[in-house]
Amino acid sequence: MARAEADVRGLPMKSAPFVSVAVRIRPSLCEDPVSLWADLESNATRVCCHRGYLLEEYEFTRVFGPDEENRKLFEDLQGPALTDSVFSGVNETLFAYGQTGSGKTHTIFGSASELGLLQLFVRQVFQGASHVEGVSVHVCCYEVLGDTLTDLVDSSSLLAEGSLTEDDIVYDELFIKTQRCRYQICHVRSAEQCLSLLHLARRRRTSGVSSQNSDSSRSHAMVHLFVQTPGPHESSAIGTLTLVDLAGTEKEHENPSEQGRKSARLLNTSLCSLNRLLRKLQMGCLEESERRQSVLNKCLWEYLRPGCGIALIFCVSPLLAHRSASLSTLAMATDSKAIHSQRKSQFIPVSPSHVAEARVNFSPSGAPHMAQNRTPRSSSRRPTFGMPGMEEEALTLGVEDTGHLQRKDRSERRRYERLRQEVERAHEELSNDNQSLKRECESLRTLFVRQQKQQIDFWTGPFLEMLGEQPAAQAMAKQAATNAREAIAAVRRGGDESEELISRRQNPSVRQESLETLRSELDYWREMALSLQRQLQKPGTRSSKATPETRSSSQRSESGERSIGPEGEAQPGRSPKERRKAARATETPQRRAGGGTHARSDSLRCDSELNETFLK
Ligand SMILES: Nc1ncnc2c1ncn2[C@@H]1O[C@H](COP(=O)(O)OP(=O)(O)OP(=O)(O)O)[C@@H](O)[C@H]1O
Repeated sequence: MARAEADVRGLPMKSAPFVSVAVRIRPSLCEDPVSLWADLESNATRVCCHRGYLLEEYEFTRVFGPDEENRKLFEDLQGPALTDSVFSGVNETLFAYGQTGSGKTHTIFGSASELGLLQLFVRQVFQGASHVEGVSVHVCCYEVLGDTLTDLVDSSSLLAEGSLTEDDIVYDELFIKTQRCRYQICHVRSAEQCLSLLHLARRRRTSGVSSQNSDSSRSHAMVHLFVQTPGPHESSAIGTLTLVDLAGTEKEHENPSEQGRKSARLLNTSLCSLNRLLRKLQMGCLEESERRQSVLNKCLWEYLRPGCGIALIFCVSPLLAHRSASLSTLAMATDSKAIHSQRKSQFIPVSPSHVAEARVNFSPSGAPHMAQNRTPRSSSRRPTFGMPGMEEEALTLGVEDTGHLQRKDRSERRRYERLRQEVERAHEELSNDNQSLKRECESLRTLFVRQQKQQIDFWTGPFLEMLGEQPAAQAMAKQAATNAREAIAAVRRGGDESEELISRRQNPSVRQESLETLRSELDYWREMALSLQRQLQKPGTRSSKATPETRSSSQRSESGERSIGPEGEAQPGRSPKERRKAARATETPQRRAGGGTHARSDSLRCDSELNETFLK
């Protein structure tokens, strides 16, 4: 712990010779042929793989063979050094990654006969805490499946037996879509207490059957151990040790049950987004946007972002039958060697009285010093300490920063985050609005064109022949058909203009203008559709091409019945003059201003006049 004590003096550990990528080969557990083995002569850094006639070799910082136990992993992955790093305020994250049945859960949680890395780390943390005064440890454990986060900690039995009090539990929450997911963070005072909570949590984890594992984990499980260590200059170092047991990759169709296939789909989707995040980390271009890609990313972001230490354990099966899955895991492991952790210590300012109080109250044996709820969150006055889903970059401020600057920085970040969320929401609303307006305009435009085509057919078809020797009427009919054609052309031009307008909408200054135009165009087309519908129902459409509806309407009109309007209301027969007046009253502002839709309105007016002439 000498190192931890040195580090809490405020010197950030920039880098340490930790293992960043290790490969673990599971025991074969059957007589089936194998295609993969660890080349233990090569200083345990190489994996050999048969690929047909080829023998391939992969090199990693450390390769663990089937006979090596979890304790060996803990030692060779420098578990004690990683724990020291957490005490100095660094976020250290350890992943188990691999196909289903490859031994991830065995590595992290252990088995009945063997302790897992989790137990070994917890013991190491509490051993470290017993050497440094004023350390407090909090733990939480939850699982992620698709868009759901479930708290796995069940503190009821510990509360009932009195080893945990209500004050020892704080809640953190994460908003996922519209859902609020809450999980407990418990202040634990001994390794036994912590492990008992985690043991119960493991039992509550969702499990099922996969193609390779009869007791397969059907969720991603995460355990965070928050370690707060009093530091110099009225500060506290806050480091988090995160252990992640990812669900195994599996081909969806290979899962034997319907439920299993469904969960495999969800798990593969979240693993894909995590893979993308890891790829960005490998390329050194991790962007904030990756955080929003899945709930898994959201939960892990705080523990993977620059400044955190990342160690990946890739678990593979040696069997020939699993060769292709193992090779793809090895490929991912090879690429992950490019991830370089630039570890950064995190400090939070605390008042001197606070530190003194924490020191006086500290009692590794579990004395009730939590009456004032001194959790990392409350003591630091940071309501979202180290929790996923919240902006926590401010945590990385150096100890030399003044309290004033830190406060200003935090409030600026909060303001920025609020603004960003508002802009995102407004943008989403606008695009939804625009999409639906666009769709509605498009369908009305199509309807108008169809109706104009019907008009053309009507004026140029047998009706023209019916007119016989009436040159004036024939000329009017031809004019009506020409107007309808022009109207169609104008509509098509109008459509192109709208498209152009929509693309220009990216510019905020024209966004409002284009919305207004779209809305007035929508009103206009709605009106057009109604007016055309009315016209088609008028008695003037007594042609051979009239639809059954229009025929029955005209027949009713001839027999002196009242016509039915488009809205289904009964409309007493109006004189042509009255109808023209009504049409003028409903003119859109665009039409009144004589805009690009003039040809369409002229065409309609001409058609209705023509109808009336013939009716007379
Ligand atoms: N190194 C090992 N030593 C002994 N047994 C192991 C080892 N690795 C895996 N096993 C055994 O193999 C079986 C499957 O392992 P485990 O459940 O850990 O796989 P997994 O990768 O977590 O699978 P899934 O992704 O389906 O949850 C278990 O019975 C486990 O005990």
